Amino acid sequence: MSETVVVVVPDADLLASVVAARLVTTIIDAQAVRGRADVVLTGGRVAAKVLRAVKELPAAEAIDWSRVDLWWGDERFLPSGDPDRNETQAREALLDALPLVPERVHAMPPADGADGDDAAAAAARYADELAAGGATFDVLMLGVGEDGHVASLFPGHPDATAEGTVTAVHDSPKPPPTRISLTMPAIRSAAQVWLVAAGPDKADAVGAALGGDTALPAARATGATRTVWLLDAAAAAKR
Ligand SMILES: O=C(O)[C@H](O)[C@@H](O)[C@H](O)[C@H](O)COP(=O)(O)O
Repeated sequence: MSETVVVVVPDADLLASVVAARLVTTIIDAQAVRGRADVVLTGGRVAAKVLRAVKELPAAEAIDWSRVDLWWGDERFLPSGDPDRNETQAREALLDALPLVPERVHAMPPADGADGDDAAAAAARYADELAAGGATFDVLMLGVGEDGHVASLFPGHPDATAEGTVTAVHDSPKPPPTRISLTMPAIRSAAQVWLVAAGPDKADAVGAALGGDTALPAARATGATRTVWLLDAAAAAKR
């Protein structure tokens, strides 16, 4: 039976610290239970803030980073190293400072990779990598868009209902227009899904999703065992 928990903290800085602390202990717990941890990262401003907060936490030194697999919930389909790629931002915020095993950092393909600018082929390649990696996601983090999107699954968009595990997204309402995203079934396969949102611009979407408006991908993004909404007071104002 899956449970939903809503955690509200006063402001965005505290939110980042709280999510970072939960992430560190969740990774340590997963390694104790399974010998490894599979973590799904997200993009956006809150995500980068969380990763920077992990860097500041002494408890993060208790993690065996060589037994952590990192995956992404979505990616902006841009050339390798582009500053707007979620991968680039995560590397700058935290990953470059960690003793990770490069093969266990599963970035989604860039637009200048083996499939060139063919986003569908790149999505299929990531689906293969996911299947080969034998991952069961311990925790999957998501930012929440003002329109209620999560990852690159946008409300009312045809790609938001894709099946399988990974999909190419075209004509995204949030730039850039071409993206790669985990599908909703893949998101829902995670043991824990954490939806992280800060600021007044998120209040309507958070309120509607928590109210059960399943037209919003954020309302359907639940974890197999636990769904945790991690909000600052401004984002929680209309729930
Ligand atoms: O690639 C992206 O842009 C995302 O992964 C997207 O789903 C993001 O997480 C939300 O739009 C929230 O972003 P903010 O935290 O910047 O508002």
